[in-house]
Amino acid sequence: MKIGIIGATGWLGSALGRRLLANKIVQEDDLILFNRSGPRADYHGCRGVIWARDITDLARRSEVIVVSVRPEDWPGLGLIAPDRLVLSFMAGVRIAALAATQGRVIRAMPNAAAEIGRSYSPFFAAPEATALDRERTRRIISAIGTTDELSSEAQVDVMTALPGSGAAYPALLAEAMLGFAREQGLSEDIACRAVAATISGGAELLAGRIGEVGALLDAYRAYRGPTGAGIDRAIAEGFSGAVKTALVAATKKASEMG
Ligand SMILES: NC(=O)C1=CN([C@@H]2O[C@H](COP(=O)(O)OP(=O)(O)OC[C@H]3O[C@@H](n4cnc5c(N)ncnc54)[C@H](OP(=O)(O)O)[C@@H]3O)[C@@H](O)[C@H]2O)C=CC1
Ligand SMILES: O=C(O)[C@@H]1CCC=N1
Repeated sequence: MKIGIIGATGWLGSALGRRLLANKIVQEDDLILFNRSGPRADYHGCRGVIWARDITDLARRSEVIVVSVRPEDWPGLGLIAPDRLVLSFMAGVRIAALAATQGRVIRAMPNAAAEIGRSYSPFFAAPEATALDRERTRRIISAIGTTDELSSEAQVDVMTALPGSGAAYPALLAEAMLGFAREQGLSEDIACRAVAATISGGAELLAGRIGEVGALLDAYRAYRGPTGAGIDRAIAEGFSGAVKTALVAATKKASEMG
């Protein structure tokens, strides 16, 4: 499978390229790369990858074309890729716009956890996508994590808001906790270690148990101690409503972009 990555040196494109090679999902000379700033002599330690001369050269050489540029850079790309699978990572750029490539279009929504192979990257396939296109999409995404096929393009907007946000919402929570820790006079090192334990340690505890968070919160409340007092005060102050409002706004933004 000859895979082209437009945006191969970006946050997601670089993670995908590195993990496709590391997991031997693609041989070096079957990976065709293109970016804005020009070829790299060494791409994640590999020197046998192909750097396309231009986007037409990439399209000609590739069977699957991953589009991993920012949405604002999409209009200027001029990608024409008949008889190819065009696999878009772009937030907000709709299938109707991607149809201009003359390719068979699938939209996937990865996130920055692709760096560590932990991205949940669901996809939605346009009607013309074949069974082989779906199989290839799943194989490519397997390099950066897991996936599901979605039943509507509107769900891609929801997924852009939710898993697409990567570490953003945990970072927002961590920033508030760091502010509290510093106000309590903790040194920066101890404040960071305390918040890391809370955010990262807590996240690891939740792995595989997300469906049980209600029971877990009730278990903390049952102690009638500081944690129960804290989470109930957060809810009383509108924490849950604020999170839902944020995700509604992000979904709306995704739906209005392209
Ligand atoms: N980052 C994330 O967590 C998520 C990103 N996405 C989506 O994925 C896409 C990529 O995001 P991200 O990787 O963060 O973006 P980056 O800005 O990190 O990377 C963008 C890439 O596009 C390349 N590029 C820009 N313009 C052109 C052009 N005209 N021709 C060829 N290459 C070009 C850049 O080249 P160069 O390196 O030379 O500058 C770079 O490699 C976006 O559409 C984004 O919405 C979706 C969900 C999460
Ligand atoms: O713009 C976004 O919301 C997504 C997440 C980070 C990059 N793209």
